Amino acid sequence: MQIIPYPDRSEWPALLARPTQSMANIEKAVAPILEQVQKEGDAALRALALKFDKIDLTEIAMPPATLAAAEASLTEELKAAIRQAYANIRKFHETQYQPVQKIETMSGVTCWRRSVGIEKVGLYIPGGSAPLFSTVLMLGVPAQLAGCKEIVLCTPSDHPAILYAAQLVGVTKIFRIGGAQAIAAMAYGTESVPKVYKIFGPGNQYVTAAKMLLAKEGVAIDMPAGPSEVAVYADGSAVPAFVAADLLSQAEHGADSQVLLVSTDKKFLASVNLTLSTQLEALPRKELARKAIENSKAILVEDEAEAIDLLNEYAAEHLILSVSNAEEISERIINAGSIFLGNYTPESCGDYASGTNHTLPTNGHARAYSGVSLDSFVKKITVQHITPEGLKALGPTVEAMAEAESLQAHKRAVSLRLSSLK
Ligand SMILES: NC(=O)c1ccc[n+]([C@@H]2O[C@H](COP(=O)([O-])OP(=O)(O)OC[C@H]3O[C@@H](n4cnc5c(N)ncnc54)[C@H](O)[C@@H]3O)[C@@H](O)[C@H]2O)c1
Ligand SMILES: N[C@H](CO)Cc1c[nH]c[nH+]1
Ligand SMILES: [Zn+2]
Repeated sequence: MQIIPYPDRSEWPALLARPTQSMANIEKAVAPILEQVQKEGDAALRALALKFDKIDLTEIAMPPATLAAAEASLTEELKAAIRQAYANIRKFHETQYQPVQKIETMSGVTCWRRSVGIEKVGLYIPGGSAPLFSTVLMLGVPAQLAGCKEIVLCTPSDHPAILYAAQLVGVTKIFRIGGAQAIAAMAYGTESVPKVYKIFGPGNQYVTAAKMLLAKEGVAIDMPAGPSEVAVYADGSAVPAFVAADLLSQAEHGADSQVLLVSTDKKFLASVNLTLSTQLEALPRKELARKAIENSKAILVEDEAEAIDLLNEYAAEHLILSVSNAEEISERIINAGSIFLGNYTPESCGDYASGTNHTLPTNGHARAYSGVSLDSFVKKITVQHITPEGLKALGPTVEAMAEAESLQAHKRAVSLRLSSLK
């Protein structure tokens, strides 16, 4: 990894830029795909599956026989692991339920908020270069907890673990389609794929661009969750081999992933680089990881304050704090998708099974977006009830404000009732 010693703050934006293609270029590739699916429906899905995934999609829905055979084809060990991850993710997301709280803002004026599951949701499960069945749990568990009635899943993979996890979380329909065309199918609906109200899930640049373009058309999406990334802030208490392994764990996702190492210790950066080269050679996905590492940087900073500023500017999807005062530093982080503290909290645990959600904002979007949670799958409907006494107390306030906004009908809706109470 290239070591950048003490960059000036003016150099940070260029240094911290992600290696993704420019949005304009990806949009040029993706917009015609969206249009094709909107116009031609299933026929477009078949043509695009052949073009991009080299699969002949006679059946767009996952065949029932493939679904039925999934469980039996997995080892007991893997099924137990998936069930453990499911239990932990469910336990963590259950704590996100918000009980109804009725608030009397004035005597006789009561307001509250009800969470209601979004009826029809679409989950995208990446499967281009690896079958990410863990993502089924990350999206399916909160959808299940929210009480979503129709849960549609699209994935280019027919890996049995995806199908097993889908059944565990109560997915109602599964389609073997990937990429931007899958996102378009769930947004517009086709003869086979139902239109949903909100689309969730991570994916490559094409998937993410499709979600962003559709969001411009008013389609609800979770967030931009593109190529994976991790930043590690490490001091002398960190173990170079652990840090290198964490960096490679996200680099192996794809050539367009990016990892960042930040430290005040020059020797430490060199040690990580050394062990990283050895570990890289042993990886089956070393060519993808190598490309991601070529786009990655090890940055030497003056002090802790500068490290924190730089990390907040980067707004990493994942941030590992391998420093002796990790929890204290974490309190000063304002931009990150998910934070991992200390030497024994590998980011992989959050990817699979600790309980937190791995669908997180990338490409700096952690400045404004949160990762997926139970909240993402519900709408909050406010409810209010005002008694006659409450209206007597609140009415004059509303009358005065409506008068000042020149909205007489608003005022009259109150005045008429107040007169009836005299
Ligand atoms: N941010 C997160 O929360 C998060 C979580 C998990 C995974 N990820 C990321 O998801 C991504 C998964 O990517 P993937 O490619 O393995 O799978 P994917 O399922 O996202 O994309 C595969 C699809 O891309 C389409 N495609 C491929 N080449 C294309 C082209 N030239 N033009 C148009 N479409 C094309 C194909 O139809 C294919 O089905 C990785 O980048 C990974 O880092 C992110
Ligand atoms: N690191 C990915 C999120 O960026 C999630 C994942 C799934 N499987 C392995 N990792
Ligand atoms: Zn990962």
